[in-house]
Amino acid sequence: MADEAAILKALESVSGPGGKSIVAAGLVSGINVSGGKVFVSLSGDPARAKELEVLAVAVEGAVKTVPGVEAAIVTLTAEKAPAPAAPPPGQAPQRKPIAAIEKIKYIVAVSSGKGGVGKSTTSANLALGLSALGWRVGLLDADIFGPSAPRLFGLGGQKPEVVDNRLVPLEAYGVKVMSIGFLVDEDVPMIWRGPMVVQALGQLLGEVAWGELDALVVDMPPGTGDVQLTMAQQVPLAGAVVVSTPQDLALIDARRGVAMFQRVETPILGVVENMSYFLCPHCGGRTDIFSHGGARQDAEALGVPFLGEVPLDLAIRETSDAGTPVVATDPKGKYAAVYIDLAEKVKTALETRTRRAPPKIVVG
Ligand SMILES: Nc1ncnc2c1ncn2[C@@H]1O[C@H](COP(=O)(O)OP(=O)(O)OP(=O)(O)O)[C@@H](O)[C@H]1O
Repeated sequence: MADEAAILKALESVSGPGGKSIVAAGLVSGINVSGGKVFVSLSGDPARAKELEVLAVAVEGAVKTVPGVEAAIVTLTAEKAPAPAAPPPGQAPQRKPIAAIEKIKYIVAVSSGKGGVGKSTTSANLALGLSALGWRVGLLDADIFGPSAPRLFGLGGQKPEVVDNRLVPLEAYGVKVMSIGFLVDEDVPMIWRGPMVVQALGQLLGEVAWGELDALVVDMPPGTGDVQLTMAQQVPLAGAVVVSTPQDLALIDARRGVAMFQRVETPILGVVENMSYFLCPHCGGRTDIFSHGGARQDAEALGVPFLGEVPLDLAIRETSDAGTPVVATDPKGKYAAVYIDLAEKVKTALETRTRRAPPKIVVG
């Protein structure tokens, strides 16, 4: 089987700008070997995208000369990406489906206007809650800026296998999990930004053997910039859940999140208020640390459903960080009940909505 050293050696033979090897020129930002499949990411100035595209072809050829390599996937990443062209006024951007995900009934995005509000914790427990309700569930960690599914599901350090040229998602607590974190080493700088990254994600979606699923929960990157907008456009989403904490600042961003999904005509399944209130483990007293209730009021004002409040609690943090999420490890507990209730509301919302027309599948 090929290893990273052999791939690196092969890459040294590829000349970049000025005749220098692309390795010496610092253009190679990641190498991952998974069975016979090799992923290489090249990063560079987006203004020189054409040049990088030509290099990608050369890289693919060089990687394929290494014994044991069955397939080479080269992704281009950029530090600063140009904004995608805005759609004409009053018109939703065109949805361009990119992946072979036809056996997934509902794809649900979990998003937040800003980072650190508990989007990944909510995604993981929502996926587990849907699974507890009897659904076949997958979780795609698309948070390219800080993938956390490997940690949340206790899968850190593991790599997906490749079978029949497709990545096989890892499985934890009955949920199929795929994360960009499985494919990029933690010490590789995260230069996965901009539309080129979106392209890589689309490739990843289509390259994964999800099999038949009732729901795929997509943990989106935080924010409402171009990356998120393009992803929301390109993945055929059945609906979106927006997570917010009750502070004003988080709520302003959450409103932007709702507006973003509305712009690409994705139904908003609802808003979740995370870290809504604090229950003291010693005296049982309740404190509304971040002035609880703001997300509910906002949801009402925006005319979108409010899905529930998740308390700020040490047990939720500890179990998330330990890779033992509450819904899986204490399914009868009070925290699991909060997330299962959330999952029930999401399931009902999905089932009662008319299914979005299946996407046209574009492979390659
Ligand atoms: N309800 C909660 N109670 C206590 N801790 C929580 C709760 N929700 C999330 N946390 C903790 O807050 C931290 C951030 O949560 P998480 O990683 O889910 O946020 P995120 O919005 O996905 O962040 P990022 O934008 O960095 O990806 C984690 O340590 C998590 O365990």
